[in-house]
Amino acid sequence: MLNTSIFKHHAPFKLEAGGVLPEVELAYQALGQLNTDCSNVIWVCHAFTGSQDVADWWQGLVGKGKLFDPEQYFIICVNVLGSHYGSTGPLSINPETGDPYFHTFPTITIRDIVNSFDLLREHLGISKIKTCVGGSLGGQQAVEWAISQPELIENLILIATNAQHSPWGIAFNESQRMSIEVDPTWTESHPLAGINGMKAARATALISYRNYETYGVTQARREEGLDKTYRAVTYQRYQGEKLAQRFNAFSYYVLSQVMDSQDVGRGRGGVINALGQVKAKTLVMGIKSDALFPINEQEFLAKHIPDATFQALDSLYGHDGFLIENELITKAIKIWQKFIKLDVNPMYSFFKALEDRPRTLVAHD
Ligand SMILES: CC(=O)SCCNC(=O)CCNC(=O)[C@H](O)C(C)(C)COP(=O)(O)OP(=O)(O)OC[C@H]1O[C@@H](n2cnc3c(N)ncnc32)[C@H](O)[C@@H]1OP(=O)(O)O
Ligand SMILES: N[C@@H](CCO)C(=O)O
Repeated sequence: MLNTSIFKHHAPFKLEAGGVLPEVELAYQALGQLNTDCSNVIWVCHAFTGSQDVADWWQGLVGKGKLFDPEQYFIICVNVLGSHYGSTGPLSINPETGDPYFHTFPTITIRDIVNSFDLLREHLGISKIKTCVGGSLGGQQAVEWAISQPELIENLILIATNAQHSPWGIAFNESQRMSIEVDPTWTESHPLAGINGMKAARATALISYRNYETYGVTQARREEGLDKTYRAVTYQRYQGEKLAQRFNAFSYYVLSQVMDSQDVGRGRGGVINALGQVKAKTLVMGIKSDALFPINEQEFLAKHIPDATFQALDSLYGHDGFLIENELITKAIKIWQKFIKLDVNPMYSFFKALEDRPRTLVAHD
């Protein structure tokens, strides 16, 4: 991937669940220039199958003339441990055996990912983060970091995420892991092991990333015959194939367990107590049609993070709206930024107008 740097930590890295990675590598991209007083750092945390290439997957928000403009900010995004895009993960070589980890990759958690970010942060000499932002699994990392290091992050933006992963979310993830496990190749020590199972897992996941209405609009039935090639059929299959072109089943399996591990209250006297430790000025956004991280999870975050602002977003796209509704997200953040500059805590009603905009419908042929 272009513009990617690799940070190498050649020392054992202790994991929350008790394991150890003998060494850690993190693939990251940094855009723009770091200010001398370190006041312009935007740290973006990516989601489940995302990557460090934030200017690609969030091009509506990151880039020249966009909300997060590299001419103004030093924007950094790190491929998470366990992922597929260059950081230490199941396909990496275990230096102790000389072979890829594959199934022996140790259990990692959101906290391990955040701890690994911190190694890189120190290496780069970043003493403070102006804004830490993330959606979904990325938001899980951002809120964890704001709790574990309350003085580090000035502004926190959480989108379509939670403080503790729900039984519903864990059940979705387990169902997807079961799809991988029933692939007969899954037991093999090979980069493509379980890849067909992962295709089925992705298709299932898509249902949770979107919803009934999304499919009704984007995959509306046009067929009158009985040849079984409904648009929703080919869409599900295509999405599985599309992911298989860029990801692996080991990372999928490991990162789904990372998502399940989210519980900011673990060892901190509970979730509410933990959220109360956040010192960053916080904007929490939820998508009303999100079936996977329902909006009540973001309302909960906003309720228990001191002085947080909450914004509900209207989107056709459900959970995936955090990757698609760039215009709406930009607008909400800009309004919030104006208020925090004035040191005013904006009320929900200030944002009401944003919800009334017409929906953008995308029909695929
Ligand atoms: C190296 C890298 O790629 S880094 C990783 C980039 N990805 C990420 O960061 C992960 C987060 N991103 C995502 O999850 C997704 O990209 C999203 C949510 C932002 C957008 O999802 P998409 O799959 O692009 O959108 P959508 O659901 O509308 O599907 C569009 C695709 O399905 C195809 N499609 C739509 N309907 C059908 C159908 N009925 N039958 C078959 N194919 C269909 C379209 O032709 C299109 O194909 P294309 O992606 O090859 O152009
Ligand atoms: N579409 C997102 C969903 C998880 O938030 C991804 O693949 O990362």
